Amino acid sequence: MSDTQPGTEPETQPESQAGAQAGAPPDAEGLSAEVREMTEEERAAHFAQVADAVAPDREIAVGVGDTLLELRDVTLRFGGLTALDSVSFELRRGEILGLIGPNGAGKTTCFNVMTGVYRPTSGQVRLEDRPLGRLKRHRITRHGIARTFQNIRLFDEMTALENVVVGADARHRTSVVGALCRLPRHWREEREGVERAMALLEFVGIADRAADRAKNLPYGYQRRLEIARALATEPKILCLDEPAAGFNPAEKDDLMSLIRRIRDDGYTVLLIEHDMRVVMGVTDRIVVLEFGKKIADGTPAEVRDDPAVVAAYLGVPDDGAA
Ligand SMILES: Nc1ncnc2c1ncn2[C@@H]1O[C@H](COP(=O)(O)OP(=O)(O)OP(=O)(O)O)[C@@H](O)[C@H]1O
Repeated sequence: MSDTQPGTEPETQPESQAGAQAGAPPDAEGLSAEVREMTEEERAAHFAQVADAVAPDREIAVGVGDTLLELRDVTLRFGGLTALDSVSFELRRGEILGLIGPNGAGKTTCFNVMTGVYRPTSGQVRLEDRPLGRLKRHRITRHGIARTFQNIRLFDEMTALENVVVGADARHRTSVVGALCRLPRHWREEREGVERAMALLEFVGIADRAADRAKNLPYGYQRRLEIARALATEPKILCLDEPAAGFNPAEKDDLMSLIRRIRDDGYTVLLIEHDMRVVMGVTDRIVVLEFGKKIADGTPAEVRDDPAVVAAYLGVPDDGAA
């Protein structure tokens, strides 16, 4: 499973949310040439604009708020196998929630239920207190849930910028006829889409490779591009499925600071991740699954010290766990 087990102290502690600067520039690497040449003051103003473009309706550093998404007694069966067994938990506005558990625990299935890939056998998923019910997947994207995948899924032949523009297209309002007739509204949306996509590439730190085909980008850039594309749909909730897979420790640190910046810019994040240093270092709260059941729900410190969680990861019975 992971590089580290629960019970291991994270090497990196989370920055306090109050101290984090919304719209603060990412590391110089990944900035476009134009931005690199700016003075510090110009850069600060530029990144304030970028933050506006990335999350126009954001409420910066508001802290954890009301319930945004709720799983109520969700059960999902695949034939005889119960992948989720009466799972209930909440995702609150403005938090980074970790979803962890040993292999096969039901984490990805949980994501799939939340994003409409699977319908629960019983129970309910509610977004802003409304049942997701029988909404189609694209309607769920419109209702505000976006995700990345364990295995990167990009349009290989498209440039990085095009991949993000395609993500933003899910939000366009012009009709097909409007687009075909090239109505002014269509042009305006297209221009705004490109500008916002560029801002998103800058936000995730890969603007210098905007014109490169996705397939030619280094692995870490592809992972960041997936995040930019998911953000382009202006989601209320960003679900990240093992975003640190294949990263070295320095890349994991960069990813953690990106996840914090995403939250500080007004998004709510659900994170599936096997690397305990990343999970313990970046989340506000953690839900733990084992064999499809929720076995713990609490702060990283509470979860790390929970005997049932230690037992699940170490494979010893509850009463045998220290
Ligand atoms: N489409 C499916 N059909 C049948 N069984 C499935 C399907 N998808 C998942 N499962 C089973 O459901 C259980 C939960 O799988 P899931 O992929 O959600 O676990 P996970 O916690 O994400 O695991 P991992 O960490 O290995 O990705 C597993 O036993 C898996 O084999």
